[in-house]
Amino acid sequence: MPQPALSSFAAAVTERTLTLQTRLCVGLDPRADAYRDTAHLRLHTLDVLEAAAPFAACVKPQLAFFEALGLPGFILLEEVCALARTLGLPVLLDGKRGDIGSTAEAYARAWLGGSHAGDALTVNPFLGFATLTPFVEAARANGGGIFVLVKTSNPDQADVQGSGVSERVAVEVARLNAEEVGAEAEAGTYGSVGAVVGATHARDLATFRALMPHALLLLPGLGAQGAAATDLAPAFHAGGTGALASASRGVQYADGLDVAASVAAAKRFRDELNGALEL
Ligand SMILES: O=C(O)c1cc(=O)[nH]c(=O)n1[C@@H]1O[C@H](COP(=O)(O)O)[C@@H](O)[C@H]1O
Repeated sequence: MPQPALSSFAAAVTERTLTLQTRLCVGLDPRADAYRDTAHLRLHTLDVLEAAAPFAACVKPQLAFFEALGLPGFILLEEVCALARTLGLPVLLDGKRGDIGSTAEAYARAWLGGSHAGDALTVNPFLGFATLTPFVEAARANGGGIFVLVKTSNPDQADVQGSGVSERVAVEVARLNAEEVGAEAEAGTYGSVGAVVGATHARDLATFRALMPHALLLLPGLGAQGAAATDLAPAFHAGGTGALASASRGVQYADGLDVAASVAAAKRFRDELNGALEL
């Protein structure tokens, strides 16, 4: 099968970014202890998704929160994906999957090509670059995307992501994208392989942007983890494409379970990001 020159996940996100002028990824981390029961959690999660969608370039359900609910969680995840598609929102599943090759193949089938498939998936390169191959192949074959953990938002990341490790992962991400888009591609052309770089590492954003010219960058940590939209401009290309700043708790639980507050928070993050880019 011929490889798409431009990942359709990246193309869909970029098109939505430009059409709606939003660089915000809305995270859904529905915590069971915030609700009376699973029915309440389900309604609120779907309400937040629908209400915040006009301000979002994509939605990022974190699989752990759905898995923790058991079978009803998997059913809700299907509903979230279906509603997102109805709303025109690309779905980025945050699973941070990674394993030896044969198991990575099963993860890739499950989340990038099987019945629960999202449009894109976060993946963990800790087991070695070759173990990313099944994810890359599934993303390319299905017009999806993967986001490789390059430098995570949490302070403890330095234990294993220090000493140039993140930079080595970034170089591999760039290599995979060059293989796909070609060495001559203009900046602003994005391949299937994105990268996770914490929004909390504002001083490193320019470096990672330059190392991975054809990667969409996912920047988690906006809001609850202390990252500010005003610091994120170096992650974007001219015209304001190439990155998605992500907020989960800061949108879903902006003020308890008040959905209007979630909408206001999403709008504020969108506006702050655009303001930082002087758009
Ligand atoms: O891949 C992610 O989304 C992610 C990467 C990272 O480096 N840090 C990080 O917090 N996340 C996820 O982002 C969500 C937390 O976002 P906040 O609630 O906005 O802090 C959780 O689902 C995390 O798993």
